[in-house]
Amino acid sequence: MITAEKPLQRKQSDPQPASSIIETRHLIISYGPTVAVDNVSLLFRKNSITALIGPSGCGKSTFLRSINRMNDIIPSARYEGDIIYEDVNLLDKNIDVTALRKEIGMVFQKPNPFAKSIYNNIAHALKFYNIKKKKKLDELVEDSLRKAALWDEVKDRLHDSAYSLSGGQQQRLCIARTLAMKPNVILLDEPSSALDPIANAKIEELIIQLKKHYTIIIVTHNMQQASRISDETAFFLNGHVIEHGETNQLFMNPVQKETEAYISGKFG
Ligand SMILES: Nc1ncnc2c1ncn2[C@@H]1O[C@H](COP(=O)(O)OP(=O)(O)OP(=O)(O)O)[C@@H](O)[C@H]1O
Repeated sequence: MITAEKPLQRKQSDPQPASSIIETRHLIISYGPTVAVDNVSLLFRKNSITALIGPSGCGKSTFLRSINRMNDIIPSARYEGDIIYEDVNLLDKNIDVTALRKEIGMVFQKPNPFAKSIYNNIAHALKFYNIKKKKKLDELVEDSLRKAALWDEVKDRLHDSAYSLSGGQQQRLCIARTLAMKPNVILLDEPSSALDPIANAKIEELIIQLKKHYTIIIVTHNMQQASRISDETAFFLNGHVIEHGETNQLFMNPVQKETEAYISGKFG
């Protein structure tokens, strides 16, 4: 059982450029004989939003999930190369993955609130920090819900079931739960693809707000979404990164012919 706050052990690796928070170096991820991510070196800047785009099966989710070691739960998954986060190699076998997942939080495609009240979805996360006093819990629950732009909609029904919320509200609750863990980085795996356009717009607005305090990496199939919200985009194809750069540049003036073909809808 995980009980106490345990900071991620800092064992220095080669230093990263000052503006970056995460860097993958020659990252290869395989599932048995299938190479899902093939020699990917990417750098993620602090307080930026990076979109990962590409056709189905090109390795985007595998790459994203490797950053907080979610692939560890798949027995056939193997890593080579490095993932450097604030000068720590996250692939080091001594990494405490629980501590890591507090600093690098993740929100999934399908909202997955706990079968608890709205309040307890957040309070449960805070227990990992051994916060038990009601006043402090109340304060932090409110703070997380405000940061996730949900407070005004739920402040009068905090003890209702999380399942009584709409899909978009549930997803913002999941974001609030992630924020309660005080992360530095938030990984979003198609966070609004299951939502209607209005709920999607709220999530996009929220993601842009969150960039002030967090670094965000988002997998999206929606190229309009990538171009609306991201600062940088990486285009994946067959496990490789074909092109990575500023979003405007990549969409308006792609360098590689495969990128051009993908963003103009010729495949995928
Ligand atoms: N648990 C797994 N076991 C074995 N192979 C897997 C597993 N998860 C993914 N793969 C394979 O790894 C490759 C990359 O899959 P991944 O889900 O990362 O791609 P993706 O770009 O995120 O796709 P999508 O956009 O459809 O979600 C695919 O060939 C896929 O079949």
